[in-house]
Amino acid sequence: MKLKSHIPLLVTIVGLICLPLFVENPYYIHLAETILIYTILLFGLDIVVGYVGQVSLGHAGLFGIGSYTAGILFFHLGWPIWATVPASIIVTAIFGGILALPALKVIGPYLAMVTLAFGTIAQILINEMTWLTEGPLGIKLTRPELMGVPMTKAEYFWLVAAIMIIAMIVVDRFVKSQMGRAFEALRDSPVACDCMGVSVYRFKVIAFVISAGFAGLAGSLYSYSEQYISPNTYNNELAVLFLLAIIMGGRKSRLGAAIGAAIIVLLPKLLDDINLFRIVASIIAIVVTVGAIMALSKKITTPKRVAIPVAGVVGLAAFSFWLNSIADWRLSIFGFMILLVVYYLQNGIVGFSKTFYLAITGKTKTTVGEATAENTDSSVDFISAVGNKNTGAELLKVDSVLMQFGGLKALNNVDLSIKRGTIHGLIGPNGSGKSTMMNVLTGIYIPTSGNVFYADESVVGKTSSEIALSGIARTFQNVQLFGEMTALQNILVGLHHTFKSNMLDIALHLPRYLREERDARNRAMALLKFVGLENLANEEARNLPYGKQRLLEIARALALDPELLLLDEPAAGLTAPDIKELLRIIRKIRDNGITFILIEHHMDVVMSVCDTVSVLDFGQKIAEGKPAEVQADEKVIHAYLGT
Ligand SMILES: Nc1ncnc2c1ncn2[C@@H]1O[C@H](COP(=O)(O)OP(=O)(O)OP(=O)(O)O)[C@@H](O)[C@H]1O
Repeated sequence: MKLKSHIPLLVTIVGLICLPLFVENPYYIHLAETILIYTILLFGLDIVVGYVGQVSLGHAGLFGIGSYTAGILFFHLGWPIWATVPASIIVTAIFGGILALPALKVIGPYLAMVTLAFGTIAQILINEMTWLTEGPLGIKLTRPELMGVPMTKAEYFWLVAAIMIIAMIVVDRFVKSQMGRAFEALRDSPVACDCMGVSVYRFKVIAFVISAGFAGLAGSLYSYSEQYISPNTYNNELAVLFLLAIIMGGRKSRLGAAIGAAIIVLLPKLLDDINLFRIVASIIAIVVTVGAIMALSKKITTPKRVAIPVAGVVGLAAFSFWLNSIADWRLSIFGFMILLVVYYLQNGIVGFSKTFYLAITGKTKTTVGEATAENTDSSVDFISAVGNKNTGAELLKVDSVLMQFGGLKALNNVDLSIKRGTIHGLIGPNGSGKSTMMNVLTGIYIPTSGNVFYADESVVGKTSSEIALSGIARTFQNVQLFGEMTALQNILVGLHHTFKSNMLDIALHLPRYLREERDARNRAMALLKFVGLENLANEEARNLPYGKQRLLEIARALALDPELLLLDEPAAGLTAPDIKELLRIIRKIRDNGITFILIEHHMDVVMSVCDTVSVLDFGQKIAEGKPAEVQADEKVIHAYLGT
């Protein structure tokens, strides 16, 4: 099993070693080398685009900064490659940190524009700072030396190949570690990510810095590969091509990055030679047509869905034989091919091929290395029992909290006192301010006035992730799971705080990281078992039924080791048996000493588990007491029934 999973890597290594031995034409070796260099850059770009879900058009600029750092250090100071490459990585990573700043403020098209502006500024500066960069004249480099002699083309290719393989292993380890999970979590739900103690701010910056580090590495290798660098290489067109490469190859995939790199390097060359283009267009037409026939025979698609792509590629192949010269059509064909891929293969070539393979073979998706119900260590304590110490003492105090949105007082001088080890219900009609209270308690809103003390310390002004780490976990009224991640990975994000390992531990798979990962997985599986989801561990959260998603959110919140658990309408949308199971789970958690604040519209749930109930109406607390007392209160009846 282990050997099988390493076969693609071994084949890649052997292929790369053999290439210069069998291909003598230096032009082809150079093309392959460029693909490897772009692949390294795309590994990094994929972290930002695929994992963190941000658009970056600034990576051509970062690539240029990497190239020019190496070029300048070589040209002005005569530094050797073993010094210029690390320097390029560091300098570019610093610029990556600068590029991350707008990403903390804006998203989507705005971020695309800001990053594009970054790339343009980088290119202009390189062009204008002639005293340092030689301006439009560019900088000439020689290939690095090996034992005093400049490397041959093949030797430099092997060096680039070795670095690409190391980069691939390192990136793969990063994205499969707690760090990669944090990246994905902030893409799927930034608010839940912060409330799991994983700071969105911090991890966005880390993602951009790492990504830029890879761009710097690629840029420095590129400068030696080309032996000449000039500012016009690092233009906006290249930035768009890099982004397209990720989209076409497939997000969140090392193979996707390599395929994307190959496409953007080879496609323009392919469109230079009409005969080569005819052959490739014919092969693509045959592959797509055969694939469509197979899919139709297995009834996994409809003739309507495959008609346009099949007609498109067959038409393109026929068109290539009609053409005498390709020169005038290059850009149109390039655009048409990109359009087909981006429109019909939204998960990229790798994503599409995986889905197609699974559909044709009828296999289900398996995730290598994921834990299963069978290999769980059932002795693991999934809840760090707080114990029943100090039961009845005050754990949380809400002191005259006012939360104003413009003229609306969503909370109007509300006081609450939550006792340790109890379940405190918070009820009230729609719009009475319950969720606003949850958001104030978890740092999503800063109250207009008043204070909140948790374990005698004010939480006002603390970030959501700081509050989460101090022991307050929550679920959300509108479930906020990390949809593209599996149930197990969702819990592992909650267990992020248990990891102390750093990037070096992760990259080298040092014992500290391996131990932490193993322990976290065991604990995550035990938590899943506790809420009855152990058999759905490897299912993507977005595919779970609604009731199970709510249970998964509770398990994820428990992973934080909270002392106080805030549940926002946990029974909403659950069936009667699910509600029964939920009540059992809540009582069991309470028995471990965890305190609850429970917002709920299901009165039978509130009545059966709550020790105390506070009632809000139009942002004001109108009643408080034991469930039966509150139920009989005139003001409460009036608030609910309006009579
Ligand atoms: N970010 C915001 N900006 C403006 N108004 C808001 C904001 N958040 C909440 N409100 C308003 O504050 C009031 C209280 O809303 P809140 O969501 O806290 O009520 P709720 O008791 O949780 O209601 P429900 O039971 O329907 O969830 C509502 O009038 C709501 O429109």
